[in-house]
This record gives sequence, C-alpha cells and structure tokens, in this order.
Amino acid sequence: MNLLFGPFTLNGKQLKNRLVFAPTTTSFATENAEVTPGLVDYYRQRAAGGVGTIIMEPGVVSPRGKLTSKSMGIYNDEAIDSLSEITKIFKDNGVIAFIQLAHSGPRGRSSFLGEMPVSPSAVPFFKDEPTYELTKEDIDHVVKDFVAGALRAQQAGFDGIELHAAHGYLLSSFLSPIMNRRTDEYGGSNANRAKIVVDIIKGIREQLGDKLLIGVRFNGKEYGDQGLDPADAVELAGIFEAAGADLLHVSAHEVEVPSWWGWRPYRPHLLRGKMSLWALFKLRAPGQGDRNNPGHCRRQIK
Ligand SMILES: Cc1cc2nc3c(=O)[nH]c(=O)nc-3n(C[C@H](O)[C@H](O)[C@H](O)COP(=O)(O)O)c2cc1C
Repeated sequence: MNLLFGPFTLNGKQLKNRLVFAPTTTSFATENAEVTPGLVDYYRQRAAGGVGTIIMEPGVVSPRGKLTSKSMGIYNDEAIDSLSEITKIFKDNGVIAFIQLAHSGPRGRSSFLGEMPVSPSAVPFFKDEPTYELTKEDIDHVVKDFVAGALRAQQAGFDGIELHAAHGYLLSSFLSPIMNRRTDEYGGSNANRAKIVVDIIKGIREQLGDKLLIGVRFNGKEYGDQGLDPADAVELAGIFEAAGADLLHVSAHEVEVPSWWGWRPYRPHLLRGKMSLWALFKLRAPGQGDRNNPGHCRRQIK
C-alpha cells in the first residue's frame, strides 16, 4: 500500500505517489488543433483526482500527424499559452505533468489530414488508405518536429514528455518489422528501427539537457502474428534507456507481472487498469530475451 500511495523520486522529481493517469486522446480540441475550455476543464477534473502524475493526451507534432480530426497540436507557439493554463492546474494540485508527443503516421486518415498519411514504408495500416513512404529528409523533418514539440512542452511548464511509440502510430510503425521494410539505416535490425526514436531523444537532450523528463511508450509485442516480439521489446528497452530515456511505458501483450503464484504474462483483459502504473518503474532488460522462448523475456522491476 505504502509503495503505491507513498512518494517516489524519478530522476530528481518528487512524485507524491505512484498513481499515473494514462494518456487518453479526448478529441476535445478544435479542428485547428487548439486547446478548448472543455479540454482545460477535463484536466482540471483529472488533476483533482489524487494521482501523482498525469500523462496528458498527445500533442501532435505536425498537422500531418493528427490522430483524429480534433487532435490537440503542439506544432506552433500559440499552443504554449493554452497549455500553460493546464500545467498551472497540474502544479496547483501537486501533479507532475507529462504530455505525450505523437504523430499518427500510417494510422492517419486522408479524410481529416487532407493528404496521404505517411509511413516508414509504403505499407498501409488501413487496407483502404495508401501511405506515403518518408524519405530520409522527411525523417529529419519529423525528428525536428518532435524536438520542437518537446521544447514547447518545456516552455509550457511540463515536467516531462512521453514519446508515443506504441499502437501503430508513426514511431511505432518504425519499430515494427512488419510496417518498416526500409533498407537504409532506419530499417532492418532493432537498433536501426529504433534510430528515429533515439535521434529524437538525443535531439531533446542536446537542446534541454536534463530539464525535461523523457518517457517512451512502446508495445511489448506486435498487434498480430510475427513482427515485434517480446525479445525485441527487451532489446528496444535497453536501446531507449541507453539513449537517455528516464522511463519506459510498455503497452499490452506478453509483459510479465508479479502475482501470488509467480510471474504471469500481463494480459490487458485480465489486468485492466494496472498497466499505467508501470510508467513509474524503470524496467530492467536483463538481456536474456530468447525469440523462441518468450518466457525468458521476463522484465524485472527495479
Ligand atoms: C479513449 C481512449 C483513448 C486513448 N488514447 C491513448 C493515447 O492517445 N495514447 C496512448 O498511449 N494510449 C491511449 N489510450 C490507452 C490508454 O492510455 C490505456 O493504456 C488504456 O486505456 C488501458 O489502460 P491501462 O494502460 O491502465 O491498462 C487510450 C485509451 C482510450 C480508452
């Protein structure tokens, strides 16, 4: 009990407890991606709920990266003032403030983007939605957009950002061997597929040093057969940690959790609602991942 409700220090930040509100897209922004009074109210209510940390829903880092027609955007300086209003509410309630940074990539829809969604390779996420394969110059642009989003988040008063590299969005599609068929330095090995995320983390650290906490949310397993498996996820965890991530937030599938009868695979339908607590534990990748025996990929909580 004390572990959950007691204070916790995360790389120098004092958290009042280990309860974390998980990032949840609301689509309460305007069609121009601006913060609305309804969105501010929504977070005022969440901040009063007793959690120690809120990972605010994604700020999309470019208009072409919208997740929905009413995603909130962090791609221009006008966002800083309205987001400051929200971080002030968090601070007044003693809540540590994170914002997720996202780009929809192949999960975008041309109906609200007004142009083709983008992806690491021309592999569609939706059967009826062809995607544009990013060039290396485009990838540099995406990295700069994420770094610029992080700078704005810091100016708006956030303590940290979480890179959304899960659920099939752009960074997640780079990590996926199914979606990412590139033959350059951004495709192939785990390290190559993770390069875009590593470049973003390093870019943020170059600009801001330790002023901003950096988290990465990624999948413990591909959604579907083949592709990213738990052994890959363990290796990716080590890559993100080595690049300078402060926390890892593993989403769904094949993550093992302690139970009364030993380590059990985490299954969202069995342990609904517990996953976000993992955000506050740095997961240690012991390096014994075995592609043919996922049971060897047990993560340990530090
Ligand atoms: C409506 C809705 C929107 C969500 N939006 C996001 C999102 O933008 N980013 C994200 O990483 N997860 C998103 N999620 C997943 C949640 O963060 C969370 O992982 C999920 O609700 C399961 O809860 P748990 O992680 O506490 O088990 C969303 C979930 C729901 C229900």
